[in-house]
Amino acid sequence: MPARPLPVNAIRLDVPTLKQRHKSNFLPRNTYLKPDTKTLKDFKSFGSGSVSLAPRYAPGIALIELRNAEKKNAMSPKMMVDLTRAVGDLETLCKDTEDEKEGSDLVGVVLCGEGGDLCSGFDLSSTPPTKAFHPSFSTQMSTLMHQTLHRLRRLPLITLASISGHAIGGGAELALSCDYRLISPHTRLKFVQIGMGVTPGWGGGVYLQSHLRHGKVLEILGTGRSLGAEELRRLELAEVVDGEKICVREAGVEFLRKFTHDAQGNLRPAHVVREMKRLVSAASGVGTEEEWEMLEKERESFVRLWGQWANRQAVEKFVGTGKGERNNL
Ligand SMILES: CC[C@H](C(=O)O)C(=O)SCCNC(=O)CCNC(=O)[C@H](O)C(C)(C)COP(=O)(O)OP(=O)(O)OC[C@H]1O[C@@H](n2cnc3c(N)ncnc32)[C@H](O)[C@@H]1OP(=O)(O)O
Repeated sequence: MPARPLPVNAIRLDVPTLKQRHKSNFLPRNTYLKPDTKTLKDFKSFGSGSVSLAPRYAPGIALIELRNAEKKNAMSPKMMVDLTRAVGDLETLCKDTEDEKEGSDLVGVVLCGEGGDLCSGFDLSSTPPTKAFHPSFSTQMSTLMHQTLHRLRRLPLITLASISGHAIGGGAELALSCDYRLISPHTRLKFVQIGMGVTPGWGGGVYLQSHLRHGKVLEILGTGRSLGAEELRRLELAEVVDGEKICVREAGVEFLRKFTHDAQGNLRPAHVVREMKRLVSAASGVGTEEEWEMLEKERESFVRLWGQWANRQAVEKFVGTGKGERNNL
């Protein structure tokens, strides 16, 4: 007996939409990006795993690592809170000082996952169905991930997802939120959302559109098919590092070295590189308010579908199914 459809607008978070924000001149800029404290408190108690930040992993480069390897770095609500904190710490570290010599030397950040897989999406076994399918949960999760990834894209840092294995569902959305993707010949990206009975909820629908033409985006999201290394390279969605299994951390640092050091091997002035990132992002619409408005539309679709019959059936099938049946990548 299919589950009773849930009321779609049962609970709405009071995250002011852009229109509301523009109407009120009293809200400071980017209030819409401030995470809801109730969500942060709530989400901390769901799931395992962690997200670590090494702010100076290499000269001028920070490292964000997803750690839930036994679940292919699936992202629990707890890990979403960790990621939000890590992005907040990087925002603080990037604040430019009056004296440019005093400012941070940060230029780039590598996003990777323990063991090489970046992320296999939302951790489907992290949250009890009564919570995961509660009408407020999809709004909370999508709003928090939209805010966090939008803030990641607004950082004046060059961001790179370094992947040696899978980036599936929300994991593919994480990968597309970065400026660059560095992959191995074995990497697979797969927007499985259609097979989960939903549309993207972490930004992937918007980010993919910023790289590819309409028809290709529709085909990739509409079929949920796997994208291998050769096609990702051909679509200019990723750079491929040859080699059986890349060390995602070191390969990421090596890739970003052209931004941290000049051809003679001297450190570039970090505040100039950060300004360059700000300029290019503003010109290409990355992290802009227009992009946020598109994320709001993505969230409306996602919330409408999450917890409905097709989604519940897909999640219950995944959680209850033996390994072999589901890995049809
Ligand atoms: C906005 C949310 C977004 C959406 O709605 O679409 C989502 O992200 S929903 C989640 C979408 N993700 C998936 O459907 C990916 C599911 N996982 C796989 O397809 C495979 O695990 C794969 C390809 C990532 C790796 O396959 P492989 O054969 O190498 O490993 P296993 O399948 O045996 O997985 C090992 C172990 O990890 C557990 N696992 C993997 N992914 C998840 C996940 N997303 N949530 C929870 N657990 C996950 C898997 O169950 C295995 O655990 P075990 O206890 O050993 O059975």
